[in-house]
Amino acid sequence: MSFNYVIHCDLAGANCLIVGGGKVALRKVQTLLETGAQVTVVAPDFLPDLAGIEHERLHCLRQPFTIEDLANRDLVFVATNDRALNEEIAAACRDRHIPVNVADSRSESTFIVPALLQKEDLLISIATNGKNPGYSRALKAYLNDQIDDRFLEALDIWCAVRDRVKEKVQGQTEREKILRRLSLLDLIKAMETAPKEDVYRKVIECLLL
Ligand SMILES: C[C@@]1(CC(=O)O)c2cc3[nH]c(cc4nc(cc5[nH]c(cc(n2)[C@H]1CCC(=O)O)[C@@](C)(CC(=O)O)[C@@H]5CCC(=O)O)C(CC(=O)O)=C4CCC(=O)O)c(CCC(=O)O)c3CC(=O)O
Ligand SMILES: NC(=O)C1=CN([C@@H]2O[C@H](COP(=O)(O)OP(=O)(O)OC[C@H]3O[C@@H](n4cnc5c(N)ncnc54)[C@H](O)[C@@H]3O)[C@@H](O)[C@H]2O)C=CC1
Repeated sequence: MSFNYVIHCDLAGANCLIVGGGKVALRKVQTLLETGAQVTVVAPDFLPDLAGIEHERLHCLRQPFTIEDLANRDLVFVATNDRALNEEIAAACRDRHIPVNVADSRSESTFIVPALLQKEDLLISIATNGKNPGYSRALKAYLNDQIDDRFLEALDIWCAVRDRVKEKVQGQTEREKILRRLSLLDLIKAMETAPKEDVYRKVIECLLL
């Protein structure tokens, strides 16, 4: 089993279900609410920290899971402390072609959640194929220190250059050839001695745009 195809989804308005109201559910609720998804949690008992969240897109059902809870869901997260129940819900989701994440079983999941390092539009997702989330978290903390503001400024310059190339150069192959000449490390080095605007102008000059 290999979770080796990564996509970055826009979950705004998506209908997500979390089964279970414990520590894992709390973690998933926090990250899902940030995406703009509608989040329903179903469980007989909720952690106080979870029960205490008031949010217009969060809907808590204090009752045991029933199969009707799967109706119209776009994504399901299974996180009860009942192994047999988790397995049963996962199978029901797969039957209905609903993507499902199972907190205590990689093999029953159709997707896993990576650690996400997000800085503005720069998104770096880290996973260990489900083997060690603590390692993913540690690598995220390490990269968080390495990826400083220069990388975001380099992204700004690269986007501005790309817009300019799209405007000035005809033909996809020609545009690609020019953009391939950009070097991330050179941009970052150039920004050590010159302001962003100057670096942009220099790049445009070098690329004869
Ligand atoms: C397979 C996967 C399925 C999934 O949930 O998608 C999974 C499964 C399991 N997690 C376990 C434990 C913990 N998970 C965390 C935290 C995170 N777990 C996340 C993802 C994933 N967890 C997927 C794999 C990702 C990958 O490929 O690396 C993160 C990245 C994303 C997120 O959940 O949002 C998020 C960190 C986010 C961040 O900080 O940015 C902590 C808390 C901590 O570390 O602080 C602990 C307790 C400490 C520990 O055990 O390490 C256990 C053992 C349970 C047991 O012992 O019984 C299992 C089950 C098993 O391993 O079988
Ligand atoms: N603690 C952690 O960080 C991680 C734990 N796990 C595993 O994931 C599972 C959940 O972990 P926690 O959130 O820590 O457990 P927890 O014990 O904090 O919460 C379990 C939740 O499941 C709910 N539940 C029980 N029966 C239910 C039913 N019939 N319908 C709906 N909800 C029901 C309970 O009310 C409770 O809210 C466990 O199997 C655990 O081994 C997996 C990854 C990480």
